[in-house]
Amino acid sequence: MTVRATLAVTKGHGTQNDFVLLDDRDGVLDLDPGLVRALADRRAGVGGDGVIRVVRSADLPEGAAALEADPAAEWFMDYRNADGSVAQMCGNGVRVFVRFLEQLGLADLGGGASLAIGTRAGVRHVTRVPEGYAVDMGVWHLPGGEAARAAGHDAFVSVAGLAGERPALSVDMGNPHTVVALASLDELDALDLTRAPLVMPTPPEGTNVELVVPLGEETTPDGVVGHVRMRVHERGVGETRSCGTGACAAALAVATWAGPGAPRTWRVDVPGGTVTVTMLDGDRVELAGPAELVAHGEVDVAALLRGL
Ligand SMILES: N[C@@H](CCC[C@H](N)C(=O)O)C(=O)O
Repeated sequence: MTVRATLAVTKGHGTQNDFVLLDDRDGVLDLDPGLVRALADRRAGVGGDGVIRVVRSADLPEGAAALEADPAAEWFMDYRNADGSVAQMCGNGVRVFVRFLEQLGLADLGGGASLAIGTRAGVRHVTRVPEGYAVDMGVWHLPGGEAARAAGHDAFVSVAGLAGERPALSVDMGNPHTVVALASLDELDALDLTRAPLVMPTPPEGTNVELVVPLGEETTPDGVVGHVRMRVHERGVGETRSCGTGACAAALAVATWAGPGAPRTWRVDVPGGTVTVTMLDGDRVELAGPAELVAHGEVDVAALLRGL
């Protein structure tokens, strides 16, 4: 592995969930947790909720499963949280990853093409749509099973700024989520997410916590669309301005609470914008939203690491 004197970086975001992107198409970068933390640091580094490395599936041990599932999954999204931890999946990140691949000339989604991307949660298929990209996020499930579906919850959460413990529903999107319904936008605004919510029972690998206010349904020319507003505390990061897997978990939890007849399409408003979640057949779910690349530059690695 190479320790480089300088590192080319790109800064991107999806609904203000922001990332430092690295082109490691030759698989030579030693991306250790210290380097991730330094790059993601908002004062001494570039700053981001996470770091995303473009690497060939063939160059990562985790890539073997992706290639087995879909030999077309040449590129792997190596996703790290800002604290240096590894995460299985990032819904906003995968859109920004594909935008980066297209800019690098490593992929072209023109003409309605679908691109297979390797992730630690499985292969994800991405297409271009007018607002950016749509991602088939794969099969979701409730870790609490039918009992959780029937009760509407399988955990309790307490959050600073919110009175009492609230029932919560765990949703597996390839990464873990815990969704809590609040009664009003005033409750949502009053939350203090500078500290991690307390989740009981404690999830062994941690969890992302979504606080949601269901805002009803709207009839549009395309059918009935559910509407949710959400804030999120991300595992390995803190409060972020968006979370794509979290938006899917939020819509799926609200639809589960609503029961049969709930809308299949949901507009999820987050502090950084809006994404669209669509329930597909076979317990699959699609996420659509924007992806922006806003800056390119070069990092002096020695100076970066001195700042830690
Ligand atoms: N922001 C992401 C999720 C990133 C990973 C998450 N913090 C975890 O540890 O599971 C998204 O858009 O999905």
